Amino acid sequence: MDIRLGDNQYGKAETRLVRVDRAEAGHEITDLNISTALAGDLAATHLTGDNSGVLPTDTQKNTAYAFARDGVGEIEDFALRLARHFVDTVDTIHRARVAIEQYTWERRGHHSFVRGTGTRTATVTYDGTSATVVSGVDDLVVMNTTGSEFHGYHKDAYTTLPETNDRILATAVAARWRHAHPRNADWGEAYREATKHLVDAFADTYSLSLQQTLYAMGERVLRHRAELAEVRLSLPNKHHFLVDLSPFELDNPGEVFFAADRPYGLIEGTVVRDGAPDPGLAWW
Ligand SMILES: O=c1[nH]c(=O)c2[nH]c(=O)[nH]c2[nH]1
Repeated sequence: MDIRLGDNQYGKAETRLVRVDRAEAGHEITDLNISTALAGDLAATHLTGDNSGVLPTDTQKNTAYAFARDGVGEIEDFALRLARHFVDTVDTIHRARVAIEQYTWERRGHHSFVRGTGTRTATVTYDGTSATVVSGVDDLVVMNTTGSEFHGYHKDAYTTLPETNDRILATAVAARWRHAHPRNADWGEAYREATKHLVDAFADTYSLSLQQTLYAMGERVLRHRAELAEVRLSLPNKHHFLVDLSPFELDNPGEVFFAADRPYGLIEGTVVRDGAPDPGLAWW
């Protein structure tokens, strides 16, 4: 046969789970979007429709809800708990990846909340022997209204972009940081500190390119957080174009902008600590 089944995985994507902790002093919300992906001895279902080795995706969803009855805790721990359960209790499942997004809520009063900025993320991969943990943040929207230039770039027949010594620099940070030794980590502190360092580095860096800012952000996190091996960043350049107000006989000294939503530059890169442990399945 010259045709065969290649890599495959299956799971329940985007299970939405909200848990309310009803402490007397004040309620707390845990608001999650959970995706599970399992891999293993799954040739039979693909080749003959024999489903005896398939843990239904519906069961995977139910497991998340049932486990949440005892509390969720940090999303990294909840993902580890689910991943270990699937691999350690189902013979045919040899690898599990659990990816969780957590929408942040800030309490205002006893039982009222307002959505926070940034979505916290965790992705755990477990193969029955070891686990990798990658944490992160999405949609952390930041802007510098000055302190950003872009010039000196390569030009050819199609280049029209004017060079600038003063522009708005804005992005929605998507960052992932890999924990070097994912055991007994203080995931919550790592999240708070990593996001703080990302924002501080964005604010503090006098930018000659978003690429330069990207590196400064990743470097700042690694410099302050010895437990992290690697930071991956994906930064959309949220362009702000100065509006030409001259048809209305008005000047525009850097005050009125058109905020374009597309197309956008997408600047992506990895900042790694020398000698960091092998990533294994972390980015699988
Ligand atoms: O910071 C930037 N990097 C680029 O690569 C780029 N390209 C572009 O058109 N504007 C910008 N800005």
